[in-house]
Amino acid sequence: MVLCTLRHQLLKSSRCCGSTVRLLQRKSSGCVYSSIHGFDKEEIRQKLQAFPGGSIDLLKQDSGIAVLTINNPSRMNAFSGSMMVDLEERVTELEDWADGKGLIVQGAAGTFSSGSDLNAVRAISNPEDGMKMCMFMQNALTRLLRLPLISVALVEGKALGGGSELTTACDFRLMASDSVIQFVHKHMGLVPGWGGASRLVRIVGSQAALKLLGGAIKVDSELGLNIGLADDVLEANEAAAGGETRLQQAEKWLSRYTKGPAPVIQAVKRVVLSGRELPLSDALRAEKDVFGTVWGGPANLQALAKNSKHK
Ligand SMILES: CCCC(=O)SCCNC(=O)CCNC(=O)[C@H](O)C(C)(C)COP(=O)(O)OP(=O)(O)OC[C@H]1O[C@@H](n2cnc3c(N)ncnc32)[C@H](O)[C@@H]1OP(=O)(O)O
Repeated sequence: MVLCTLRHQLLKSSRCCGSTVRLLQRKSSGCVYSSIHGFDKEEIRQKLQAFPGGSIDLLKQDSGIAVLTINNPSRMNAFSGSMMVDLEERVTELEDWADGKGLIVQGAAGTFSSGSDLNAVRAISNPEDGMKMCMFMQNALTRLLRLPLISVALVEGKALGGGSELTTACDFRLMASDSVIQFVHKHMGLVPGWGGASRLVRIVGSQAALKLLGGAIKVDSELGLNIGLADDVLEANEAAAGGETRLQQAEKWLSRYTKGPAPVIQAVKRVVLSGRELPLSDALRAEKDVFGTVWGGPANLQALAKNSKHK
């Protein structure tokens, strides 16, 4: 059901103006779960709001790169219930960002996130509420990954549990040389529930995923690079990075891939997204449709005009 919804929405995208494409992208980017799965978004939002604390802050920059910060430093950026609701609202804002090209997800105070707030976990530890929280977070993180923006998780300090799962909901992971990603779920008598296992298998392969989950292995930046979980390592400190903060290093890294008009960069993400998620024939048709949104568009015509001068 979800796959054909995504396919149907992506295939329709070519005959639409930009804003409709974004709307379809929002619909298509979405939800893994809906009412047919017994998922009542408003009901779980209310439940989650009962666990306040921290925030998810969003800074959209003129460069077209946004910075999303997990901000709960007194609890090692653990996700309270209200932060889960915040996250979904920030993703909705990003789905509507016409000038967006890239996204950096980071934690406040030099650490990424220690996962779900254990106080909230204790309070909703019955299986029914737990699965509703999972469906809410899987929807939010799937939409995050499907944003028409090139996304990077900037991992400093520790990314544990749900925090490690959040890193897999970005296209790339940049690890500070002294940081750790650890799927600690086994120690909690759990397995990932925010979609982290499904995405991890696609990033590192099933054998490595089995080791990381079964062994609750601490992935440092060296191991992360070796297994493909990390896409690059950031300098340990500003001195080593010529005075650049880690966020500046991450923005410099990401800007290599976001130079150009927003519609073109968004189309790049869309064609890779359909190649990553759809069966080949559908992916080819989706690619043709996305191609139709940029062929003869302003950036294409401008490039043609520039080239004609060289003759
Ligand atoms: C589907 C998702 C499932 C999940 O994510 S389940 C949660 C998985 N996460 C964890 O088990 C990590 C729990 N936290 C830890 O192991 C440690 O706090 C951690 C992150 C290694 C940091 O250790 P330390 O540097 O020694 O710092 P600390 O333990 O004193 O923590 C400082 C304050 O932060 C709090 N904190 C850290 N992680 C939390 C969490 N997940 N939920 C709620 N509170 C959390 C911790 O209780 C402490 O607070 P306080 O200063 O004692 O009031």
